[in-house]
Amino acid sequence: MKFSQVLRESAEDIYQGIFEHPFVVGIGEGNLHKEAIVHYVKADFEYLNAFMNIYGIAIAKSSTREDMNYFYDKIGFVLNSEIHPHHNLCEVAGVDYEELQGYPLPPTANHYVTHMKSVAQQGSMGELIAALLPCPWTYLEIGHHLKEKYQPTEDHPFYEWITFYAKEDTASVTTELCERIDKWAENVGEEEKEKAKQAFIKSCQLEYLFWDMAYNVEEWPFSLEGVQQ
Ligand SMILES: Cc1ncc(CN)c(N)n1
Repeated sequence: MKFSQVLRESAEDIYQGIFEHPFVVGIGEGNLHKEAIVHYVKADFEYLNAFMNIYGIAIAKSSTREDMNYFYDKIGFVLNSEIHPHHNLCEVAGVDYEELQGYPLPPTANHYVTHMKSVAQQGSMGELIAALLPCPWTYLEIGHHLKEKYQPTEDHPFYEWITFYAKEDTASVTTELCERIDKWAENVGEEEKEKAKQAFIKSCQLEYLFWDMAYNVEEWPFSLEGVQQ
């Protein structure tokens, strides 16, 4: 079995939990409350900034131009394409995208970003990819799941969001990262693979918690004034 399949199987319960999360169900049913959408976009804008930083760490760790170009290209995807689902959410919530940018990460999102950054800085390339993978992979499957279950048409409020994540070129981010981690896994021992698996599972858990954070409008309990994130 390919290593990426081992990873996916190890997180089956978390994927199912994500499909059933009220935020994800709310996207499918088209009835999310505005506060949750706004909280999600505020956190996700900063989360995706951090995600691009981590692609930058991957570039710093790369030894071939092919690898450098690969991660560079993925930064372009986040910058130029992943703004579309955010625009869809902002339209439904009736707020300007620019108004939701520059906020501190809520606790769970902060935890997720800290996890990915520390794995990226301290771990192998395989661990780095494993920590990043749940981001594109869970959304790809959410897109397919919602498309199949709700069969949204263009008048569905989250039609753009669902179809964006179910699309071929969005899928390629996951497929290519899987190919890369499978290649990496061919040349490393069990201990290295176990570390990558732990990084993957933790990111899956934090994907679930990110939805929860947005749905419950999670905030820091006290003011963050003067605190560097
Ligand atoms: C938290 C999170 N995870 C995944 C994705 C999809 N790239 C996202 N936009 N935000």
